[in-house]
Amino acid sequence: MTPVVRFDRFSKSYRGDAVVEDLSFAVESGSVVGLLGPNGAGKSTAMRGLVGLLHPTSGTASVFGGPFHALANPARRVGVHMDGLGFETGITARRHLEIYRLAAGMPRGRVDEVLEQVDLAPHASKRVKQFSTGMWQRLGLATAVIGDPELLVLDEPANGLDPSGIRWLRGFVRSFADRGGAVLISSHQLAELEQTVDEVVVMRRSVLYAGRLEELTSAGAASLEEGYFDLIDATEGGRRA
Ligand SMILES: Nc1ncnc2c1ncn2[C@@H]1O[C@H](COP(=O)(O)OP(=O)(O)OP(=O)(O)O)[C@@H](O)[C@H]1O
Repeated sequence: MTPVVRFDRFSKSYRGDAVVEDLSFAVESGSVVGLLGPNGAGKSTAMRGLVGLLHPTSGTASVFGGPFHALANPARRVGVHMDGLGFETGITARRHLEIYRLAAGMPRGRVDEVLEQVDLAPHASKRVKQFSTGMWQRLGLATAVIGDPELLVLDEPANGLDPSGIRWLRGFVRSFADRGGAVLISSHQLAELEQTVDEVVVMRRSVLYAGRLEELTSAGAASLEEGYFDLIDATEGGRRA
């Protein structure tokens, strides 16, 4: 079966400097894959390449067996939440979601559904620029799911969430996958991620580990954090990732 996401020797260089090199891994339906690595490891670059925001220097990143740009109605297949997507901030959250609902061709009631799903219903009439960081994250997730996609690509969605928001995000991601969706999520919050993911990809320009979480932790590491630092410390640059 074709995986939902496949990176195949994906590489990206800027002016001859490789920031991602030979990245290969897959994400299957019903599975949450955590993309981990220190600052500057290339996580956002890989995710941006996956959703067509940049072109790899070599290799490929595909969704549902082909390039992102070949999807007929991308919002119905892939929900994306990452910095720099350029939301209009002078409009209300409801208006913002209405625009995305129309673009995705979803029925009228979908905006209320997603507002409920991300616990933003009481703030629907607020302007986006008045949102706190956590509310902004929830709106980004609502935008990602408005088209009822099969894949979520989430770049550090836990940033700025309070503890109850983080717990809520865990439930949100898990229930998405339990309904058959696939999730690729990046985060620096290792203890939290350990409770959320099925598989992990640890990268620092290239892949240091890609596989089941329990295989990493059963190979001698007591936790994801310990396994992570064992991998990172063994690479150039050593501790303090
Ligand atoms: N447009 C660009 N031009 C040149 N270098 C870039 C560009 N975009 C990213 N980089 C470099 O690529 C490397 C990887 O950046 P990237 O944002 O993918 O890392 P990351 O793993 O997401 O980091 P973080 O955890 O800090 O978000 C960094 O060294 C960054 O400076």
